[in-house]
Amino acid sequence: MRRAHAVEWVRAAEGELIARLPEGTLMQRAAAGLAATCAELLREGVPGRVYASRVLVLAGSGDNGGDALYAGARLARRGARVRAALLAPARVHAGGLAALLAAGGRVTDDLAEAERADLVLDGIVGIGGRGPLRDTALPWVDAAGRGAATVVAVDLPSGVDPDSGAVPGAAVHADVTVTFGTHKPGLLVDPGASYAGVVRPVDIGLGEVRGAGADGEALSTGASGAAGRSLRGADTTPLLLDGHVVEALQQEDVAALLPAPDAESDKYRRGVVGIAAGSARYPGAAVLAVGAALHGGVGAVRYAGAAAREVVRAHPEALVGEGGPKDAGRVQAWVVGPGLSQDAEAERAVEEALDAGVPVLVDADGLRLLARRGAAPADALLTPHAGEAVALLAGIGVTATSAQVEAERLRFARELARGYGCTVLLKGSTTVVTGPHGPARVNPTGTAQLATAGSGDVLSGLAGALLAAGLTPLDAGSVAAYLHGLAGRLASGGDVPVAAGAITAALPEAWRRSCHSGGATG
Ligand SMILES: NC(=O)C1=CN([C@@H]2O[C@H](COP(=O)(O)OP(=O)(O)OC[C@H]3O[C@@H](n4cnc5c(N)ncnc54)[C@H](OP(=O)(O)O)[C@@H]3O)[C@@H](O)[C@H]2O)[C@@H](O)CC1
Ligand SMILES: Nc1ncnc2c1ncn2[C@@H]1O[C@H](COP(=O)(O)OP(=O)(O)O)[C@@H](O)[C@H]1O
Ligand SMILES: [K+]
Repeated sequence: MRRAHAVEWVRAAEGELIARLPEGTLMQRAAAGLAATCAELLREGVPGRVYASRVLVLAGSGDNGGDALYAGARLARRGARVRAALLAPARVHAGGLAALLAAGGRVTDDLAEAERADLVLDGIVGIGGRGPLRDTALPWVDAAGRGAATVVAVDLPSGVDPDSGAVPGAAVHADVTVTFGTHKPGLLVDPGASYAGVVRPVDIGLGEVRGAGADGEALSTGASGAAGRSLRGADTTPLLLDGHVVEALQQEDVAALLPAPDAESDKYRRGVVGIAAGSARYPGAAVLAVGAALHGGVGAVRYAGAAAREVVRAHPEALVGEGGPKDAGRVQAWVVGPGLSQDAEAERAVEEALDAGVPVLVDADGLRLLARRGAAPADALLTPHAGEAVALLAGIGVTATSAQVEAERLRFARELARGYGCTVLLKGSTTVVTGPHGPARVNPTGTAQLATAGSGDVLSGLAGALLAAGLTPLDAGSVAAYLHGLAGRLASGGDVPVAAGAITAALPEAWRRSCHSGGATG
C-alpha cells in the first residue's frame, strides 16, 4: 500500500524528531537524499556526469529553499556549476546560501540560466505553500519549462497544494519529485499528481519516532494511541493525526483482495450479482455492465430490466428477466442505474434495488434519482463522475461546479460520503474511493484512454460483481478501479484508442497480472 500523510501530521512527526536530534539534522538528511537523486539523474541523462554539469537552484523563502540550497552545495562540491535564483533574497535560508557559496556556487538573476541548465532544483515552496505561486516565481517556472533541463521538485512541485492536489495557478512540471518522509496527498491526486513526474521518497527518519519506513509504510498504526483523531471540523477532509489520509492499492494489495473460488465453491457460494441497467433506449449500458460483471469473480450474473433480450443475445451466460429487481431472484449485491433513464420504471428499479437488503452500487441515472432522496444505505457504493457528483452534492445542499469537483476530488468525494452516509467512488483522471471516515483510496492505474462512452458501465458491472463476491464497498470500488485502469492500459497499449468492450475483453489479463507478483503497474 502506498500511503500519504497530511501536512499537519508531517509537521507533528517532524516536530517530535527535531526535538531529539541536533539542529539541522533533518534538513541535512533531506539535502543528502536530494543531492544523491540529482547526481544519479545527471549521470544517467545529459550530460552523463555531475562534474561540470549546469545546475540551477530555485530557492524560495522557506526551508524548502534551504533543502535545495544545501543539495546544490553538495553538487557543487562534486564539481557541478551551480547557480541559485533567490526568489525572496531578504528571507532566503541563510545557512543553505552560505553552504552553497562556500562550495563555489553563485547567485544569479539571469533567466537564461534556467534555459541552459541540465538540471533545475525546484525549492520554491514545499509543504508550507498556500494558494497560487507568487509572481516572482513565474518567470523562472516558465523559463525552466522552456529549457531541456531535468526538473527535480523538492518535496513536491511548487504550486501544487500538498493536502488536496489542487493547482490554483501556475505550477512546476517536475520530471522527478523527491519527497521527504512520506508521500503527500497532493502527489497522488490529480491535478497535482500529473505535475509530480516520478515520485521518489527519501527516508529522513520519521520511522525513528513512529515506526515508519521511507514510504510511511507503518505510519498508519500510529504509536501514541490517538489514531483517527481529527484535527479539523467534521465538514472538511479529516486530517488524521496518527494515520495517513490517502492510500493507493499496489499490486500485492489487489492480489490479496481478489476473490478466488475454493474446493467447496459453487456458483451460488461465489456470489450472484444483479444488474438493473439499460432501457429500451439504452440497451448497450446493460450489455456492457453484464459483460464486465461476468469477469468479476462471481458465480452468476442476473439481469433485470428492459434490455433482457439484448443482454442474453450478447451474453448467453446471464440469467435474464424483464421485471425489476424485486422479481429477479436472490442476489448478493445489486448494480442499478447505467442507461436506466429516469422515468417511473427506472425510479421503481432504484427503489427495489435499495430495498433489497444487500449492498447496492448506484451509478449514472440511478444517481440522479438518488440525489432526490439525499441519503443512501450504509453499504451502498455510489459511482459518480464529476457531473453526477454535482447533482448528488445538490441533493445534500452543496453547490459546486464539475470544475470545482475535479480541482478538489478528495474533499468532494468525502463530502458526498459523509452526506449520503456510504462509500463513494468519484470517477475521473484520479479515481477516488472513500467512505465517510478513514483514508481515501486513489487509483494508481488509470489512463485517459478510459474516457470513452460505456467505460463507466464496465466499471459498474465489475465493481458490483466484486461487491457480490463479498468485498466491502471500499475494497470493491478500489479493486474494480485498479483492474479497470489496468485493463484500459492493456487494451490501448498506451496510445491506441479503445472502445468500452475492449476494456472488458482485457479484464481477464488485468486480473491475471494482478494476482501474480510483479505483473501490474502502480
Ligand atoms: N519541517 C521539517 O523538519 C523539515 C522540512 N523540510 C523541508 O521544509 C519544507 C517546509 O518548509 P517551510 O515550513 O519553511 O515551508 P516552505 O514550503 O518552504 O514554504 C514556506 C515559505 O514559502 C512562502 N510561500 C507560501 N506559499 C507560497 C506560494 N504560493 N508561492 C510562493 N511562496 C509561497 C512563504 O512565504 P510567506 O507566506 O511567509 O510570505 C514561506 O516563506 C518541506 O517542504 C521540506 O522541503 C525538510 O528539510 C525536512 C525537515
Ligand atoms: N482523464 C481520465 N483519466 C483516467 N480515467 C478517466 C479519465 N476520464 C474518465 N476516466 C475514466 O473513464 C470512465 C468513464 O466513466 P463514465 O464517465 O461513467 O462514462 P460512461 O458514462 O460513458 O460509461 C471512469 O472509470 C473514469 O474514471
Ligand atoms: K518544491
